[in-house]
Amino acid sequence: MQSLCLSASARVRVSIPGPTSPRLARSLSPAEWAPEIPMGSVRRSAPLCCTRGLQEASALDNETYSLINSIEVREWESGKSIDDIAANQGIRIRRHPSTNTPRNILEKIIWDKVIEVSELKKEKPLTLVKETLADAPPARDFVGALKASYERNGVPALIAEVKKASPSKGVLREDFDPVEIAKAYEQHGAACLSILTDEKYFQGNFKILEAVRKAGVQCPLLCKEFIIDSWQIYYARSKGADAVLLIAGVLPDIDIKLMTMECRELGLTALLEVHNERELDRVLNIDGIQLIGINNRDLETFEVDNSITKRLLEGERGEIVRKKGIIVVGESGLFTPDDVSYVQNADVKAVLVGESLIKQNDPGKAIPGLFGKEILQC
Ligand SMILES: O=P(O)(O)OC[C@@H](O)[C@@H](O)c1c[nH]c2ccccc12
Repeated sequence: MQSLCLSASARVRVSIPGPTSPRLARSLSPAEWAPEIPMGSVRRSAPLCCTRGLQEASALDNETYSLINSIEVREWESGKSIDDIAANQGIRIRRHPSTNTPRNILEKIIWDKVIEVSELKKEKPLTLVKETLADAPPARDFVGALKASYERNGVPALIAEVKKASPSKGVLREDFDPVEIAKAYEQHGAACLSILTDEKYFQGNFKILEAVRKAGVQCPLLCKEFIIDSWQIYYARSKGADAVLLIAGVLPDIDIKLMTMECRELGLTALLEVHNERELDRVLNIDGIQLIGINNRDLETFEVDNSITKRLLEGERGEIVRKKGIIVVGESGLFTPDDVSYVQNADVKAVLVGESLIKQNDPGKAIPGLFGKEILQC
C-alpha cells in the first residue's frame, strides 16, 4: 500500500495499492500509475473515475490503474469536460445542461436523473449504501439463466419486462400489480425479468424490485434504470438486483469501463445497450463484456425498427460478437412469433419484451402467443 497525495489543491489523500507485478512497479513511477487529478478543478463534470473512483481508491486494483491512466483521463486532465469527451465518441446526449432546452426526451431524462441522483446521494451517501450490501440477497447468474433457457427451448430466452408506463406510450396497464405480473411471467417460462425503477417517466420504483425479489421469484432481475453514476449500481445491488442496464448512448467509454468493473466486483451482470454501429464498436472494444442489448427503439425519437438488430450483427461485427462469446439481446418492438424469429435469425439469443406482454389481460399467458409455443421453465 502506498499513500499518495492526488491533489495538492484539494488536499485529497487516498490510499492506493501499488502495482502488484514487480516488473510493473519498476517500470512505472507512482505518478504514472496514479496521475495528479485536480479534484478542486472548476471542471465539475469529470469522468466518474476521477470524481468518485479515486476517492474510493482504496478499492482500486491494477486494472483500474491502467484505466485511470487511460486516454480518457488524459483528455479530461487536458481540459475537456465529460460532455466534450462523450461528443468525441459520438454520444449526442449531454450530461449537463449547457442550454435550457434538451435536444430530445432521452437528454431530458438524463438531466432529470443527474438531479435525482445527486439528491439521493445526499440522503444516502455511498458509504451507507455499501453498508447495506451485506444484507442484500445474493446476486444470481443472469447470463447463465439466459443461456440455459435458450438451450432448453431453442428460441431466444425471454427477459420479460415489468413496466407500468413509458414516455412514448403513456400508461400501458392501469391495473398494475407488479408482483403478480412477475410471478405470472416466471410461471410461463421467462428466464429473467426486467424491472423499471425510473419513477418520473416509467412509473417504476425500487420498492417494486425489492418486492419481486422478496416474493420469492427465482428469475434473475435486471434493474432497468438510467445509470449515470456508480452510486446507482451499488444501490441497485443493495435492493436485490442481479443485473443493471448501461446505455452506451449516454455513457462514455471510461464510465462503461469503470462501471463494468464495479458490476463484476458486486457479482452483477451488466447489460450494455447499443442502438447503432458506432455504439456497438465502442462496446466491442471494451474487455469483459458478456451481454449486449441491441435496442430497436431509438431512445431519442422513439422510432422502432427491428432491422437494426439484423444490421448491427451482420458481417465483421457479428463475427466479433461470436468469437467473444457475447450473448446478444434483441430489445423492444417485438410483438409476434415472426418478430422473434426475425431477430433469432440475426443471431440473437435472448429478447427483452415489455409492451406486447404487459398490455394483455393475462401477461403470463401471452408468452406462448409471442413465441408460438409454450416456453419451459428450468
Ligand atoms: O416495451 P417494448 O417495446 O417491448 O420494449 C421493452 C424494452 O426493450 C424497453 O422498455 C427499453 C429498452 N431499453 C430501455 C432503456 C430505458 C427504458 C426502457 C428501455
